[in-house]
Amino acid sequence: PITALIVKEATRIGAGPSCHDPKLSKVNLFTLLSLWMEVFPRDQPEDSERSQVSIRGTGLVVVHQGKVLGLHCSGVDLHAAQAAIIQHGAKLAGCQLYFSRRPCATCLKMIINAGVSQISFWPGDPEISMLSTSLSVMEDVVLDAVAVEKLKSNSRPHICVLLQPLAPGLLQFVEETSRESDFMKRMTEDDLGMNEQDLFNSLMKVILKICFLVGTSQQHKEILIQMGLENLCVEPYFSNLRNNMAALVEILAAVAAGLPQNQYGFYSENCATTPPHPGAVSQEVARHCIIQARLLAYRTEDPKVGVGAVIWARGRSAGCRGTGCLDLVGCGYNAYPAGSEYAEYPQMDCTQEDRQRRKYRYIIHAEQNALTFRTRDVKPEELTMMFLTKCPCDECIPLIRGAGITHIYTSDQDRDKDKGDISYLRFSTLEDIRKFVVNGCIRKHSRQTEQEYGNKKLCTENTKSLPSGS
Ligand SMILES: O=c1ccn([C@H]2C[C@H](O)[C@@H](COP(=O)(O)OP(=O)(O)OP(=O)(O)O)O2)c(=O)[nH]1
Repeated sequence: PITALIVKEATRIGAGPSCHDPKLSKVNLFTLLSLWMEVFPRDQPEDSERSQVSIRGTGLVVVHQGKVLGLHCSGVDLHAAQAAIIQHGAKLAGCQLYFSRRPCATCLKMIINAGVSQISFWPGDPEISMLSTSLSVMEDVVLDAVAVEKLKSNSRPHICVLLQPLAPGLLQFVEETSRESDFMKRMTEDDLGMNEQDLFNSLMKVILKICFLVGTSQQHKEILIQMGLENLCVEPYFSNLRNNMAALVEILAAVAAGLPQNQYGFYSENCATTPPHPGAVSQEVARHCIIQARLLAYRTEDPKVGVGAVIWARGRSAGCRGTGCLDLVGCGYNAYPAGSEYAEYPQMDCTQEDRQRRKYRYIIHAEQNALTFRTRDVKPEELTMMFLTKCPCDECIPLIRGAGITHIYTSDQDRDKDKGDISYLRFSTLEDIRKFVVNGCIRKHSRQTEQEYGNKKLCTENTKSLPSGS
C-alpha cells in the first residue's frame, strides 16, 4: 500500500497503546516540505546567470495558524519568497514562513514588511550561496549577509532556526513503511531477482546526495558564523544541530526512495463517458506531490493508518514561479477534530470487537481536512488535482466531486473493499473525474506516449510541452 502507516509496527518499536508516536512534529513536517519544495521539478532551469552572485533555488512553506497556506519554490526571475508575496500579499501578515535556505536580503525586507510573525530557515548554505569560491562574488555575498543581519536585528518577526529531534523510532518506521510502498512492491514483484533492501538503500543514497547538508563540519561552522549563528557552533549544540539535520534529510530520502523516479508510474484509467484526456501533470510532478502527501501522512492521529492529501490547481499563467502553472489549494492528513485531545475519541478499527469504540465516526479524513482548510477556492476553469496516498473512501467521493476536483492521483490500496464501517466501492465507478492510479512499470511499457496498457493509460505528458491553461 502506498501509505499504510501501520502503527501496529510503531507500537512494536516503542510507542505505548494510548500514544501513536512515532509521528512527525509540525515544525519538522513544515521544514521537510520546504526542503522538498526546493527540488520541485521545474520546467526551466533557474536563471542565475543574470547575476554574478550564485543564487540557490529555495523552497518555502507558508503556515497560518498551524495550517499550510502556500508551498513555493524559486523559478525563473522570482525567488520563493517573492512568489509567496505575489500570491498572498497582505495575507502573509501573522504567518510563519519555513525556508529551505536563509532568504536573501531582497526577499527578507519584503517578507518582514508584510508582517509575518516568524521566519524559520534550514541552517545550511543560504540562498546567496556561501560555498562559492569565486572572489568576484564574495563582495556581494558579504554585502547580502550584512544586510540580512541588519534586517534581522531590527525586525519584528522572530527569525530563527527551528528544528526538533525526531520522535524515537520514527526513522525506522518511515523506512519500513516506505519500503512497503506500492511503487516498491510493483518493482520487486516484476523483478524477482531484485533485493528490495539493496534497491531501497541505493535509492536513498541518490536522494541523500542532494546538498541539503554542508559537507564538512569546518565548512558548516564557517557558514554559520557568517550567518551570525556562532552560538550554534559551540558543542554540544553544533553536533546536535548536524545530527538533527542529517536525521531529517534521511527521513526525506526514505519517503522519496519509496517512490522511485521514472520506473513506476500513474496510469490513467479508461472512462466510458469522458473523452481521453492527457495527464494534468508529468509523472515527475505527480510523484513529487504524492511524496508531499506521504510526508503529511506521517502526522496522522489515526493509531493505525496514516493518509495524506494534497490538492494543486493548474491555472492559466506560469508567472515565472518554480511551480509553473501550479498553485496549492490545500493539504491535510487524517486526524481527530481540530482542537480535540487525541485520547478523547475512540480509536478502535474494524477488527476490534466493540463497535461503540471504533474511530470511524470521529476521525476526519485527509481529503476532508484538505478541503476544509483549503487556502483558495477550486475554480471551474482550472484543472484541480488531488494527490492521495490511499484510494478515497465512499464518504469522501461526494465531497471530492462536489468540490470540483477534476483529477485524482492515488493507489489501489483498499479499492473495491467494503469493511463495514468504511467502504471503498465508489472510486471504481467514478466517471467524471480522471483517475490516475499507481500501476505497472513505465520502462516495460512506454515512456514517451500515452499508450494502452490493459485498460490503463500511462500518464507520460511532459510538463515542458503543457500548453498553459488548457
Ligand atoms: O479516503 C480516505 C479513507 C480513509 N481515510 C482514513 C480515515 C481513517 O483514519 C483511516 C481508515 O483506514 P482503513 O480504511 O485502512 O481502516 P483501518 O480499519 O484503520 O485499517 P484496515 O486496513 O486494517 O482495515 O484512513 C482517509 O483519510 N481518507
